[in-house]
Amino acid sequence: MMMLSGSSMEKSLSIGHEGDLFEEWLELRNGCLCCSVKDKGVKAIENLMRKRGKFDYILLETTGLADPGPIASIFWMDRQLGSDLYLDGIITVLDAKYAEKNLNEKKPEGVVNEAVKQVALADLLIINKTDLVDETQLKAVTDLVSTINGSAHMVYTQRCRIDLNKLLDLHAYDKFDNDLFERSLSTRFFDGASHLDQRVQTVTVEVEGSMSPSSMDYFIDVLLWDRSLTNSAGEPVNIYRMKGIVSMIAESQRFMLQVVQQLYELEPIGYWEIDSPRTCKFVLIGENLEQEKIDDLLRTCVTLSSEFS
Ligand SMILES: Nc1nc2c(ncn2[C@@H]2O[C@H](COP(=O)(O)OP(=O)(O)OP(=O)(O)O)[C@@H](O)[C@H]2O)c(=O)[nH]1
Repeated sequence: MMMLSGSSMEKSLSIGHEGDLFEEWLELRNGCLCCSVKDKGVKAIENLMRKRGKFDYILLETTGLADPGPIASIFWMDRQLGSDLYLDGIITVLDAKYAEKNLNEKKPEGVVNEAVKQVALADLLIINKTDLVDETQLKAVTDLVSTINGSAHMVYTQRCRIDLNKLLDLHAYDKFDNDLFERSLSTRFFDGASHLDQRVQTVTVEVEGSMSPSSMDYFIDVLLWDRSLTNSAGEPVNIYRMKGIVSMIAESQRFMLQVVQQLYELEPIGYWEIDSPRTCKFVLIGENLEQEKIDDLLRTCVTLSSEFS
């Protein structure tokens, strides 16, 4: 399953299969998928699968104003729930001509621009309508978007023509793409977006050493639940999305951390190479992130003790 944000959503859930379109009606209290789909969306799709058999892939298109965070939290389910549904990734389509205007639109105090949030949570960003802008405008959009989300893959299209293989099987929630960290690092020093809502951006951190289960709990608690970390102006950090590779003390396996909003998963993904340095590295996307603050937090959670490496 994959979510697309940026265009309109009817009040039915429509699923296409080999040319046929199947529909399941959702009871939306206020017509807004972001707050009323909880469980109903999952059940509606499961009902369809019961009636029609399994689908190879489901593309869920949300309203242009939707916040993808709560929707991703619903469809990113524990294996224990035994659902056949699996969240593959989030795709956001941007209009190259109006993206800059939409992303810079000021919202009332305390409200995050929804376009910024849709970019921040994307695993794949499609910058469409490239025929309507020149190279300079396209670069400006690219720079702006990468400041918010430095880890997403970016593709440029006209009329959204794209090889389906680039859209499907993103595995954004169960893989750590090796390029992801490097990609995010390269956008870290970009400061050309001074007029952008700077509250939302990407920060990357890497510290040599390993974490204990309790320091991992502390790291998660401070960042996701307790929200006690602030920037230097005292504004609280709010994580939208985080991915990381973690070395755990006394574990020969590498662990992958995946976070969306306040949900996280820590899963083993293969073994450390013998003699390779143990590090913990993360890409964080969210509000009020400051490099030094995240670095300091990670350093307090990591132990350099060589007996564990
Ligand atoms: N020039 C140009 N026009 C495009 C492109 N892609 C779509 N359009 C046109 O733009 C118009 C609006 O299309 P979209 O922006 O995709 O609109 P939409 O996603 O249906 O709109 P909402 O779901 O209501 O947000 C249509 O006339 C499309 O044919 C493109 O790459 N270049």
